[in-house]
Amino acid sequence: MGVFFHSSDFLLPSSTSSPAGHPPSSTYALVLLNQRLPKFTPLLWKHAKLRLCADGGANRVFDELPLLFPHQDATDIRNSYKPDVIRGDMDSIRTEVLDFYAKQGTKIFDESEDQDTTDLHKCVAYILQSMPNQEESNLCILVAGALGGRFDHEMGNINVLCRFSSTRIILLSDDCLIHLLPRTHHHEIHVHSSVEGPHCGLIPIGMPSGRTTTTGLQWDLTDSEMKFGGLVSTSNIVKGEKVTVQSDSDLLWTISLKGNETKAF
Ligand SMILES: Nc1ncnc2c1ncn2[C@@H]1O[C@H](COP(=O)(O)OP(=O)(O)OP(=O)(O)O)[C@@H](O)[C@H]1O
Ligand SMILES: Cc1ncc(C[n+]2csc(CCO)c2C)c(N)n1
Repeated sequence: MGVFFHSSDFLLPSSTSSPAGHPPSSTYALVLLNQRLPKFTPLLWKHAKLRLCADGGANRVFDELPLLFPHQDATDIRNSYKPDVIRGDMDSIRTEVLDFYAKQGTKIFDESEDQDTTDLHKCVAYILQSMPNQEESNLCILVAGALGGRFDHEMGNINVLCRFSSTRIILLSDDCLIHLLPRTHHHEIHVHSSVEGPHCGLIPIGMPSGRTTTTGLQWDLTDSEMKFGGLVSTSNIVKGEKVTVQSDSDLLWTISLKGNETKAF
């Protein structure tokens, strides 16, 4: 069985060449959702080759990106952070925002006739159509603003991981990231302790997982069963730079992101 390598290189200030033993770096596409933008959005933007807003995500880019640069002129920031595509059912984007980006040359796709798939789903489908050689390019889709807020939206976003299980998709908030570990591969996760960890979790999705084995965690699993109503691995801790996971079923991997801890006094 092949090994998938995972590394949150996109959270590091500049893309460094991949260390020995790690895969070549990914080609990133960024999807911005209609949720408070993470503080590191400008970094993700810089790493991405293609930037899309899911419907009301365009309002967030328009309203919130300038706030991340308080000493710069808001219009200058809006002019330099122009999404390539806005796609969705267009019930949340404001008219002034749509007009602003349409004038800037952003491609707008109104998919209001489809009320069965989410705006994130529509954006991921667009990326896969427009980057057909994604396997060679090692495509990785970063989704900003995917967690926190409405629970139905969060579950819809997680369902997109399952619907596009052969595509690397990472859901992000200020506090954590989530991605799928498909059962078709063994997984080696490189942990950048300057930006992520130590809290992490491994969660079966859709069905119980019969056997999971890990290394590199404080509470490692050894051929363990996980299921809702039984054991799921939450509040686990990464011990070092490398975690390995093998399982007979798809799992969600989640790890905390640093820089947003609030201390209780
Ligand atoms: N509170 C949230 N938490 C997580 N993801 C969100 C949240 N709000 C929006 N999203 C994501 O952003 C996308 C675009 O949001 P938008 O508000 O435009 O969606 P929508 O289809 O109008 O939602 P709804 O009609 O259910 O309110 C959604 O498809 C979803 O993926
Ligand atoms: C069983 C079922 N539940 C909910 C919806 C509603 N829905 C799901 S995705 C979507 C688009 C949101 O932009 C909407 C309205 C549906 N169609 N079918």
